[in-house]
Parts: sequence; structure tokens; C-alpha cells
Amino acid sequence: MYIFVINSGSSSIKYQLFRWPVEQPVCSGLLERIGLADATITHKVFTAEQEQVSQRSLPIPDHAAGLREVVRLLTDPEQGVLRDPQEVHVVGHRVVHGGEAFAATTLITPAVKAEIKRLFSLAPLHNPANYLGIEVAESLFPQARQVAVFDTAFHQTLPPKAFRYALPTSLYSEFGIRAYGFHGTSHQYVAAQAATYLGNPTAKIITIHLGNGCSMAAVLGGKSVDTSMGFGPLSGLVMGTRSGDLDPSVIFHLIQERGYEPVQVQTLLNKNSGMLGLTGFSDMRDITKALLAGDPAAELAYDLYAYRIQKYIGAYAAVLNGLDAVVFTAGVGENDARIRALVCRNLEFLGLHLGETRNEECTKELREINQAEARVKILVVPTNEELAIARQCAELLTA
Ligand SMILES: Nc1ncnc2c1ncn2[C@@H]1O[C@H](COP(=O)(O)OP(=O)(O)O)[C@@H](O)[C@H]1O
Ligand SMILES: CC(=O)OP(=O)(O)O
Ligand SMILES: [Mg+2]
Repeated sequence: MYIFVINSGSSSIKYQLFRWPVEQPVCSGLLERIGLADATITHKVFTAEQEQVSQRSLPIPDHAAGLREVVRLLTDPEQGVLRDPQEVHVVGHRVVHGGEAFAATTLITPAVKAEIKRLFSLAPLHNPANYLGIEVAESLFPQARQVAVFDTAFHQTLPPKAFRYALPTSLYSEFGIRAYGFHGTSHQYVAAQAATYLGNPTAKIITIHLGNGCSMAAVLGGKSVDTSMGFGPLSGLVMGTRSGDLDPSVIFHLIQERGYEPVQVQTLLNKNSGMLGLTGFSDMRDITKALLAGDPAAELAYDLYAYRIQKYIGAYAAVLNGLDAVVFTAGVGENDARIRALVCRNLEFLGLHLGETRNEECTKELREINQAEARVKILVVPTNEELAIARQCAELLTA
């Protein structure tokens, strides 16, 4: 059978079609820079002998246009890999916010869809795109079982002292106001890869997921014990377009003194802040170009981005009472050696000793980038949210 996985991020759509249970990828793709002038789609088809890659730039104004293009590629009479959409038995969807209702992978029903929709305002860049992906998949693969895998699920192991806010208890008990945490599928996947590599299932690991959205997790023995995103995917690290941590007084000031409407503040913090607000660019490759051209705003933005990560490393080393490995993953974490070097700078006292030449190497495999004799491993672990989602779908349906 086939499992098709759709992973809508805030700036990208990733998809993979797997032959199951052999976990063999049949095709995969990445639509990136959605909403920017030069969006691209990379589509790969895997056969026993080779990997065929096609890439092109095209206008992709939003996730709906992106999904239409994915469907067209999959079912294209000449290049498409699906002769008959009926061959797809399961569609796995990354759903970012599961709220209090969903602690685990769930078969999608009308009630589940309604709950995902109810959570739109808490993850405005994600849940609407995830919902759309479900509706598109339901019409394209009407006979398939649709499954939701939630970003929040892995962080359900956080202890109350980590997930509760110091607000009146009634806000938690009545409205579910607490930290949920996101990118859970990715944190879980890379932490597991790292623990296997270390040969230590009880390892103390800090995972750093740096995509367009960015978050960190403190992972102890394979369980998330703290994470930098909270009630929605807005707190913590500096991101492509999101501010990360911010004194809430700024919000009151904007509303009370500067005449902002609440929805304008929501848009400001989610869509116009972060690296975009600091530099005019949200995509790290554009910011690198600006930096190399001597733009001081790009230099400050890089410093601020790395400094925030360093503060969380310090915090999570304390939370874990030690450290065995730090893991970099996702678009920026896997590819941007400059960020990794800035993050590891001056953290020798924690045992982080970056191997500069190793850091500059570029492969698609798990790799160690610390100096050879260092006690704490610094790892680059490519994430594979799609494979992790497909596995969770298969587990649910065979349980
Ligand atoms: N080769 C690269 N060098 C630096 N940054 C990169 C590279 N490739 C991708 N990125 C960055 O990764 C980010 C997107 O990461 P990704 O994990 O795909 O995002 P998301 O899933 O949140 O949409 C963008 O900021 C992009 O610039
Ligand atoms: C939760 C989140 O921020 O996801 P992404 O990084 O894929 O936008
Ligand atoms: Mg992502």
C-alpha cells in the first residue's frame, strides 16, 4: 500500500509518498518560499536505479496554489507516480496545533476537523494550511484514511512546572491556557536518531529545530521535558517572521498608546517580525546574501538569532542537569554553518567545542561537528518529519 504525507510549514509544503510497510519513498517534494516572488518546487522521483530531480520556479502565492501543483505533479499522465489515486490507502497530515484535545495521532473525522479549525487563531500560520491540506486530500483520495499527526503530541510529557504559566489556575482549568510546544515530530525524530548514534537511550539532549519556525527542546531519555514554544508557535526563538520571546507590555503599549487593533498585533508578531522585521528578509539565504554584502542590519539579526539560542542552551543544560549532545536540524540548522558557529561560540564551559572544518562540510547524513575529543557531541541530524508521520500513521492503523 501507499502512504502519502503532507507537511505544511509556514513557508513551505513538503510531501512524500511511501510504499508501505517497506518504508520506501516513491517520490518527495518541497515547495519553498511560498508567498515570496520566487517560490520554487523541487520534485524527486525515486526508482530502483536512480533519483530523478526536477526543479522550477513558479508563482505560489499561498498554500492552496501549492497543493494544487502537488496534485498535478502526482497525477500527471506522463511524469506522475500515481496511475490511480485509489492506490493511496492512508494520507498522513502534519497538524501543528492539537490543543488539549489531541495528545496522540488521530484518525480524522468531522469532529476532529472542527477542533483543528477551532484552533486556527492559536496557530494562524499553520492550522489553516493544515486544514486545507486535509480538505484537498479528502477530495483527491476519497477512499483513503486521513490521519492527523500533531506537532504538540511529543511535548505532552512536559511536567506541569514547565507547561504551566504563572497565571490564575482557572485560566488553565477552564480555557486550557498552558504551553503546548511544537515541532514535536521533528524533535522526537532527531532526538531518537541522536540517542541511537550515541548508543545511550537515557541521553541528555538539546534539539534545535531551525526552519522558518524555530524551537528547541530539552529531551531526557527520549522524552521532552521542556520546549521553547508555548501556547502557540510564537514564543521562544527568533524566527523567519515571528518575534519569539517578547515582554507582553509591548502588546499593551501598541494597543493602548499606538492605536493597534488586536488583529494587527497578531499579524505584526506572526508575519512581520523576526528576521523579516529586523532585515527585510525572512529567508535565511537572503539574509546571508545581505550579510555578505555588508548590511549591518543582517549582522545584528544573525547575532540576535544566535544569542537567543545560546540563552536557551544555557537554560536547558540546567533543566537537564548536564548535557550529552546538542542537535541542529531543519532548513537553517542543517545548512547554515555560520549560525551553528555563532551558537556554539563561548559555550566551551558547557563542553561545546565546535570542529570548524567539520562544521563547514555539507552532507545529507547525520554528522558530528564537534572537535574529535570533545565530551559533548554537536550533531547535525537531518529531520524527516514525513517519514516519522508515516510511521505514526502505520502504528495507529495496525494497533
Ligand atoms: N542551504 C541553505 N543555507 C541556509 N539556509 C537555508 C538553506 N536551505 C534552506 N535554508 C533555510 O531554511 C529555512 C526553511 O526551513 P524549513 O525547515 O524548510 O522551513 P519550514 O518547514 O518552517 O517552512 C529558510 O529560512 C531557508 O532560508
Ligand atoms: C510550528 C512551526 O513553526 O512550524 P514550521 O517551522 O514548519 O513553520
Ligand atoms: Mg517545518
